[in-house]
Amino acid sequence: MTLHLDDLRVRHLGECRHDSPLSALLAAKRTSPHYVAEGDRVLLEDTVSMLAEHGLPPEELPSFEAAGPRRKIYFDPARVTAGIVTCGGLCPGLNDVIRGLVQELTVQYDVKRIVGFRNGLRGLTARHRDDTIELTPDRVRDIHNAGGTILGSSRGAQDPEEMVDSLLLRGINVLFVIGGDGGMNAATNLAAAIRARGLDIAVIGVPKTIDNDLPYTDQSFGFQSAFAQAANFISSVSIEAAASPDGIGIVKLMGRHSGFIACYASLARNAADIVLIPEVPFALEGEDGLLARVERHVRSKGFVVIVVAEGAGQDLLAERGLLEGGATDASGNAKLGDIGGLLRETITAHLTAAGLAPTVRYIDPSYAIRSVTANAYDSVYCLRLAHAAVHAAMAGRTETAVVRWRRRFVHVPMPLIISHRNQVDPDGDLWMSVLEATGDLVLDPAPQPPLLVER
Ligand SMILES: Nc1ncnc2c1ncn2[C@@H]1O[C@H](COP(=O)(O)OP(=O)(O)OP(=O)(O)O)[C@@H](O)[C@H]1O
Ligand SMILES: O=P(O)(O)OC[C@H]1O[C@](O)(CO)[C@@H](O)[C@@H]1O
Ligand SMILES: [Mg+2]
Repeated sequence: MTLHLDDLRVRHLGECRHDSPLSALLAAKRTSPHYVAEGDRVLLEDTVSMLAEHGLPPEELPSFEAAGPRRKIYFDPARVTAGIVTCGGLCPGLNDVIRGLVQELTVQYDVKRIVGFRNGLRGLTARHRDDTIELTPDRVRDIHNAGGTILGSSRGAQDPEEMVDSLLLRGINVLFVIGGDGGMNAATNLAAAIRARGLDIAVIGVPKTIDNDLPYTDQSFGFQSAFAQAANFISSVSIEAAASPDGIGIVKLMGRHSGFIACYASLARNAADIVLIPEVPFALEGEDGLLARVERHVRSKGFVVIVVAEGAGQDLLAERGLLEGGATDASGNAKLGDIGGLLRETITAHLTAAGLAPTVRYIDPSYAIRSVTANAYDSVYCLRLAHAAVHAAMAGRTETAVVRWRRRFVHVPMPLIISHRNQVDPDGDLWMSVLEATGDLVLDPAPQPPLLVER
């Protein structure tokens, strides 16, 4: 999809007439290699060839509005009530973001009232809208020391009109929605309903998901903590598999449609021989099929380590009638079949038939990778995203997500954040690194197409 400058403009509620409490700090600020001034923009693309292709002057190139404090703001902080909601699956750093929002709103902007809606967007429905938490600096002081979210989270559909009514009833002027693709979809619908009613309420998204499946952001917060935890399980199965005759180590990791966790966790330990992700289909049978590759590993080095993303090989499960076609969770996300179980069974059967005596060590850490606290990097990231989100809201931006893009914090229109799914590109450099690390791809010396072989 080719994007133009106009596709990247964010919505403003109106003119910024109030002095920002941070205006003195900003008085002398100019764009530098380490700072983007508020009037400047951040380029969407970053290679010479991609920029040249547009054939446009720099100011017309597709670019994002820089995030950060403004000298003038839209809302009078003394009259603001803020709302915060966390939705979808858990993700390391949710509490860090909540804490950062509350601290920035109260300390910098002196906002007096912050309402936490409980248990996801369900908390904005008529039935649950009174079940809220008053968020104060004292209440959030230590919450980053625990995983999860003090607000709770949920899946499941809500009526945008009902949610708008809740915002009006609770007097909310700015709402922060911390969520994944589903949460950003819901926030977009909510913002549209607010706009249709002509209301003066800002909706700012803080994208999160351990799957890292949202586009236009370098990486979503919590992803790094999640894959770091996942890497520990790869170490465990590697040690177990290596210590067993004909050892088979398998780790199944979260990642519904995007294999980023599997790729990064595998690279972090550099111990996997085979990485399977949803974006790269594979066959079980045949000379280059998974079973033959596994057998070659076991025969050559005595064991094999396989990292599989939960969304990989779903076609293989469907072929075998092991997938409930069309089944979804309450939010409409596809329910997956158990690829880990299929691998365990078929690999055991294949190796046994081939005269080996496999010892299978299978770990499905499941929620154990996403219920952890944020690591130090993610904590910093979450805090800075929270600051950016507060600045965006106070400056009257709406239907806007705050993200880090090419190391700069920027504003992305919400429709873009939900325009497509971020996935591992089989032709990109991440997958190339995985293949280099596993040795799962070597070029045949004869001028043949690339051949999949084992390490
Ligand atoms: N297409 C959609 N339109 C409107 N609302 C949606 C849509 N998809 C999901 N939602 C709502 O957004 C909330 C969160 O969605 P979901 O459960 O898919 O998690 P998520 O935000 O994608 O997070 P994660 O992917 O990290 O689990 C749910 O309450 C869900 O009903
Ligand atoms: O929380 P649930 O509904 O079990 O969903 C688990 C899913 O949530 C995620 O953690 C994030 O979308 C996925 O990786 C995983 O498939
Ligand atoms: Mg999602």
